[in-house]
Amino acid sequence: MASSASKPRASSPFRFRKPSTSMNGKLPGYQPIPSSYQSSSSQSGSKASSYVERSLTPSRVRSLSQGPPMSAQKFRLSSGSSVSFGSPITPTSDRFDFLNRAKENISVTVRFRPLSAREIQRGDEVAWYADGDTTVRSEYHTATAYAYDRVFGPATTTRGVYDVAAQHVVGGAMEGVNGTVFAYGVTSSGKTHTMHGDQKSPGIIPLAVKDVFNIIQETPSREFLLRVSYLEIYNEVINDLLDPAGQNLRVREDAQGTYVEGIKEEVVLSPAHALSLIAAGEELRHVGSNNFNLLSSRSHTIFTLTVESSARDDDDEEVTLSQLNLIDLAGSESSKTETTGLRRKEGSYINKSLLTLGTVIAKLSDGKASHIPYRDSKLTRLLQSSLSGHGRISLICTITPASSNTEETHNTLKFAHRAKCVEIHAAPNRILDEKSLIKKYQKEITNLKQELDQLKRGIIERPFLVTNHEDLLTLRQQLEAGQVKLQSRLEEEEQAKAALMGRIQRLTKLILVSTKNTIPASIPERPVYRRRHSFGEEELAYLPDKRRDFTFLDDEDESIMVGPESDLSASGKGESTNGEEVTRDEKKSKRRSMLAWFKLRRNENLHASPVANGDTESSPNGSPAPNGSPMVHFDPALDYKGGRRKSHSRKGEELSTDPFSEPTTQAGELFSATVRGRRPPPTGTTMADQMDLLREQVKMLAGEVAFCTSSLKRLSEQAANNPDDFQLEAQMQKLKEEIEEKRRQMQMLEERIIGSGEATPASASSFELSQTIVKLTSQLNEKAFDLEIKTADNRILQEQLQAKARFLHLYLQSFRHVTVP
Ligand SMILES: Nc1ncnc2c1ncn2[C@@H]1O[C@H](COP(=O)(O)OP(=O)(O)OP(=O)(O)O)[C@@H](O)[C@H]1O
Repeated sequence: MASSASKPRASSPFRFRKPSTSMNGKLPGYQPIPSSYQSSSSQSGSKASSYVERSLTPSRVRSLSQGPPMSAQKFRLSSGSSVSFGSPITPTSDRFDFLNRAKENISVTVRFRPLSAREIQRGDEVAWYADGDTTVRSEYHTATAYAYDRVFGPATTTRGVYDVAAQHVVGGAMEGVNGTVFAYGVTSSGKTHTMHGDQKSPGIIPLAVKDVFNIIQETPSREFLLRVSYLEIYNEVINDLLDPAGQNLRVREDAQGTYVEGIKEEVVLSPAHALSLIAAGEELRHVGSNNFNLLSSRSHTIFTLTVESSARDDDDEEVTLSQLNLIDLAGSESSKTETTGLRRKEGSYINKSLLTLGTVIAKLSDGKASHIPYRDSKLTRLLQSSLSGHGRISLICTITPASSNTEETHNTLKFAHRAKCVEIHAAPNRILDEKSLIKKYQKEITNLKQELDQLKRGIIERPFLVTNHEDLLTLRQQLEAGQVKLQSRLEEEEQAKAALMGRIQRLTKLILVSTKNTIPASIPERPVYRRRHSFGEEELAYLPDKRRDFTFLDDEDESIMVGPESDLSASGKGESTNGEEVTRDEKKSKRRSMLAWFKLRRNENLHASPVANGDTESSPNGSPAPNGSPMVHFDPALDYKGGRRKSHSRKGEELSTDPFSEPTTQAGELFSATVRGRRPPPTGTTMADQMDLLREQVKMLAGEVAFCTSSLKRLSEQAANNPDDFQLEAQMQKLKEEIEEKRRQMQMLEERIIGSGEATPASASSFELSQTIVKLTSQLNEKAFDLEIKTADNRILQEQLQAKARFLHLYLQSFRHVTVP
């Protein structure tokens, strides 16, 4: 914990020229976000354009005595002709054409957070405020103002921010355009709140993940393959957050740009699956407390979603591949942060990399610099391809209005203003077949299907030819000598067939397709205003009580909540010896809020929800998903006819017939099956996935139990000092019940795992043993899958041999009665 002693003021991480140029009565840097990017819920197109006009009326645009200098050619006012975004997407326009010619500037938005209780207590006043939708103005120097694509006041929800600042980037990524969304701001300004959020207000990352699956569902003409990676840059070292063994990874470069060597990528099948990976990664992220933020991020994190897609009805169409980077930067720290030791070291790394980011942005916005120092930090090196203009970028600057942060906020505003001038060219990437994982899988599936057909028909391409009696004699001897062997080979052949089927199913289900089974002749337009993402009221109501709130602010209802630890840092209590422990628990709780979607549903909900028929060619699979989750169907029963993929979409049809049916995923089915006592179907390969997902739930529940237990411990300590505090008593009771319930759920899931055939000694009922088994089995499954892939080619050869043997057997049988002279 930082000491409260005052320290000499460190120089700001950002150095900008003193603003001096008058902008002739215009606000600098204004550029409207096209109306097509505004969500129906937050902005109607007409409202957006009137807001553009409104923002330009002379009475609203006040002369600036101070404004950052900017080159004339880069300066864009909001006149219609200077808007460089593409034309609005309409249901009849060609989206890919739109993307081809798009040329944009970085989208820059500013988000205010409310004054915190601590700031209010300290006597802070509002130093900066949102003056309308696009302007940030200084309270003390009203002539000092900056204009951005959008300014979000403290009452704006993260959902509102997402709709304006991130949705178009996510939509672009689904169409092959690289995208990057990052939150930037000083420590405690609300970056993590914006990017990750909590269960009451999900952040940009969970909303984006949800939206991605919505888009898949709404794009029946294409099929998708999604992979995720998650890394942190801590003290200029890159660590893999999906793989604890992946430490100090190196950045490499190839023709496509920079990449992290050896980073783990996971194919994801559902929003819950992706969010569980983030949640697991968050457990590994470095966090700590400083005197501004109990839960300060000590590292930059980059969550990357790689999206591959190809047309379902056109095998020859190129595959598009794009990356969506969702970045939660660590906050810049000033001398006020008053850190010592480790925190100071971390802070200096954070400031240095943010300084490099600032320099890179400044040089890019200048447009004339011959050298851009991307290599000066890991962050800019990894973002090189995005920052150099190959993709869409949205920068969300988070700021506090507090007067004690006036200078830091001003620096953030100037940084944001410069970023506004960087031009980008958002064009979709198209990749060659050989580089595409989706094509590789598709081809492999087709080949395997053909092999399977051959096996089924007992036909081989090059039959033996018997030309003379000697051959016949040899063959007959072989038959007699190998009767037994052949018999066992035939049995093996059956097993090979089953394995082949399993592999086909496994590969097929990695490819995500919409459950909408009609594939129109032409690529349909996604409606401009997509269905609004919702995590479902029931689902949120179902979540456990909000964590003990040490946060005083709530952006959904603007209520001010002061929790028991809210004054921790202000009062100095935060420097207690267990400060770090408290911090970690709270941070975990905060991060874990994303696991909301993994929560077990109430039994009654489960029984009320329709369960799709699992009697398809393979078993249902997946992880529990919330109400309102997009129902992307990883249809294992996809069939190939003449090399084409046809979806039976049986589940989709069933669900569509019931207007009240709760959207479900295979995950939902699995969980339904679990609580109803139905065993997962006995297909080895899909079973492994089901087990993985069950294990994930157990792990998360275990984490939650641990968290609740530590909260309970702290409450008990408090209760010991305040024996008359009935509220504490009630909270403790509630926690106990919660722990009890979670244990019950864990036990139920463990029983299912064990009951599903994963060997475990009957006596091994203890939690620790189950956990170990779960972990080992998970590793075993991963290895088995790797091995399966590696040996696939060998298996195909082996199967060909077996087919030949079978043919030989049949062929010789037809000569049984021929007498050899
Ligand atoms: N828009 C907002 N509405 C309500 N509360 C907010 C908002 N933004 C941030 N907060 C609260 O302010 C506190 C600090 O936010 P957060 O941890 O997101 O800051 P940060 O910028 O990520 O800090 P750091 O760089 O130190 O990690 C948290 O308690 C958070 O819940």
